[in-house]
Amino acid sequence: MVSAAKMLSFEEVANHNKIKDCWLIISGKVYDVTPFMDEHPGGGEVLLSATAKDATNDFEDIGHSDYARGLMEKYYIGEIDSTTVPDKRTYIPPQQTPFNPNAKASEFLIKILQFLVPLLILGLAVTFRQYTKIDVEYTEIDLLEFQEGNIDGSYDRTNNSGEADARLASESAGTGYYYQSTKGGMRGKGRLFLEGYQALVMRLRQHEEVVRQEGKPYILIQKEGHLIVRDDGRQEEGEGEATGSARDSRILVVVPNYAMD
Ligand code: HEM
Repeated sequence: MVSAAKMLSFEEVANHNKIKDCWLIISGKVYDVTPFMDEHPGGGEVLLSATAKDATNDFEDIGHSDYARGLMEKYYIGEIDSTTVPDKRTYIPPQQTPFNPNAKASEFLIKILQFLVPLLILGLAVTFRQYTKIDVEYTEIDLLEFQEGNIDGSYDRTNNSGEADARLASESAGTGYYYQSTKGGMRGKGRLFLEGYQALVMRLRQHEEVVRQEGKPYILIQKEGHLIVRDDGRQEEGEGEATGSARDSRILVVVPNYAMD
């Protein structure tokens, strides 16, 4: 005859949760596995971690052998009062944010701003660069001075035709700096070598004050990092040059990579 099983409450069983005092609940039965802690092939810590809860699933998940199940009887001490076992925690899905058209709109606005703000900054930077980079001054420098005097033999008059040479800037690499100059209505172009270039820059610096003299006004333009010297067109008056290429032909000197103070 089997004696009536001792009914134990969950709270009471849950209190036995130490290495030296360890009770387990498996399949509605309660086991005092304290003497088995050191012998358990899975280790005592594992058993301890299964206390104060229904350890049925943990036990079954391991796939214990019949031998293990037989061993359990040795440690059986009673039945668990199932009404005292707290419900298993049920999975509560994260709360969905309710559909909100306004939130969508602001999300869209943020995306637009994320796109527009860098563009705006870029635009501002470019505009700022354009405004600060181009610097126009007038000077009374006569470029012919450098052509005939300071440059010595380096002047090489190659073209008297007055042709436009819009490629001046691109050709201005290497040691020479291409330029065009006018004298008495005749146009010539050549190279301004290093000494000539340096002398020119020094003269340009001396002429920070704007001085306009009839017949010798030049415009200094700093553009794309290059210094461009143009006549301001007054000399051209009466020469009948009104085409686009005539405008280019007013470029007298291109000094590449020039840093204006
Ligand atoms: C009275 C209760 C228990 C007894 C008598 C027991 C007995 C055993 C025995 C005899 C083995 C050797 C393998 C086998 O024969 O199946 C074993 C292994 C193991 N047990 Fe238990 N066990 C009990 C409870 C638990 C519980 C509740 C857990 C989990 C929380 C657990 C976890 C393990 C693990 C991890 C192994 C090792 C499996 C391996 O290394 O292959 N045991 N147990």
